Amino acid sequence: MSADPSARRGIPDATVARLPEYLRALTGFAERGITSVSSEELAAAAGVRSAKLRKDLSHLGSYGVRGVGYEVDHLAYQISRELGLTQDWPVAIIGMGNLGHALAAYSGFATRGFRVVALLDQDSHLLGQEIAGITVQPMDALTSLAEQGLAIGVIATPAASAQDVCDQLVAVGVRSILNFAPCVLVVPEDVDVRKVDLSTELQILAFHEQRRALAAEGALEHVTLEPINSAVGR
Ligand SMILES: NC(=O)c1ccc[n+]([C@@H]2O[C@H](COP(=O)([O-])OP(=O)(O)OC[C@H]3O[C@@H](n4cnc5c(N)ncnc54)[C@H](O)[C@@H]3O)[C@@H](O)[C@H]2O)c1
Repeated sequence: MSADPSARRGIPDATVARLPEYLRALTGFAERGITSVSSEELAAAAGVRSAKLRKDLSHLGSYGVRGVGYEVDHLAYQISRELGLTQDWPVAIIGMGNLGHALAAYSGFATRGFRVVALLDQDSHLLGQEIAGITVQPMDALTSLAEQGLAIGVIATPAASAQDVCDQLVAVGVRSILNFAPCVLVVPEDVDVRKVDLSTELQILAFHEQRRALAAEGALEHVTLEPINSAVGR
C-alpha cells in the first residue's frame, strides 16, 4: 500500500489519517438518506474544525459547491478511491486467540473493502476449526495464500512471536502489516506497518485526566487545557 495515490499526489499523512473519519461520517449521512452536506455539518460529524476539513478535502481536488456543500455519494467515492478502498484487499489474520477470534468475526472489514481470506495459527488444537465461516490453517499455508493474493497481514499473536510472524509475512511478499502485538517490528523500507495499541490510547487519556485533576486542584499553574483531540491534529 506504499505506492498509494495519496503519496503520489503529496497528500499530507495527517490528512490521509483523517480521511477514514470523513468516510465514516459520510456513510452515516448516506444511510440517513442525506444527499448533500455543508462543510460545517460534515466537520461536526467527523469531529474536526470545518476549516481543516475544507483544507483536507482540497487536497483531493474536492472544494464543494457554495450554498450546496458536498455531494455525499460523490465525496464518499472520492475518499474511498483515494484510500484504495474501491479495490479489494485480501487480509490474513495470524493468531486466532481472543483477539484473532474477535477480529475474524468483525463484519466491518468486509463492508470497507477488506476481505478476510485466511486465518492462521500455529496451535494444532485450532487448526481445522471454523471461525466466522473460515477454516483456521497452519502457518505453512502462507506461501500458497500469498500466491493467490494477500494484501495485508494482521498480527494478533503474543509479542514474543510477532517479529517471527512478521518476517514470515514479509518473506512471502506481504507489504502491509497491521500489528496488534505490543512490540516494535523491524521491517524492510518498502513494508508499511501500522500498530494498534489500546493501552497507549488509555495511557494518553489517563495523562489528560491527571492534568485535568491537577489543574482543578490548582497544582498546575499556567496550563492551558487543550481539547484532547488536538493531540492527533484535529
Ligand atoms: N492492540 C491492542 O489494543 C490489543 C488488545 C488486546 C490484545 N492485544 C495483543 O494481541 C495479541 C493477542 O492477544 P490474545 O489475547 O488474542 O492472545 P491469545 O493468547 O488468546 O492468542 C494468541 C494466539 O497466537 C497464536 N500464536 C502464538 N505464536 C504464534 C506464531 N508464531 N505463529 C502463529 N500463531 C501464533 C497462539 O497459538 C494463540 O492462538 C497479544 O499480543 C496482545 O497483547 C492487543
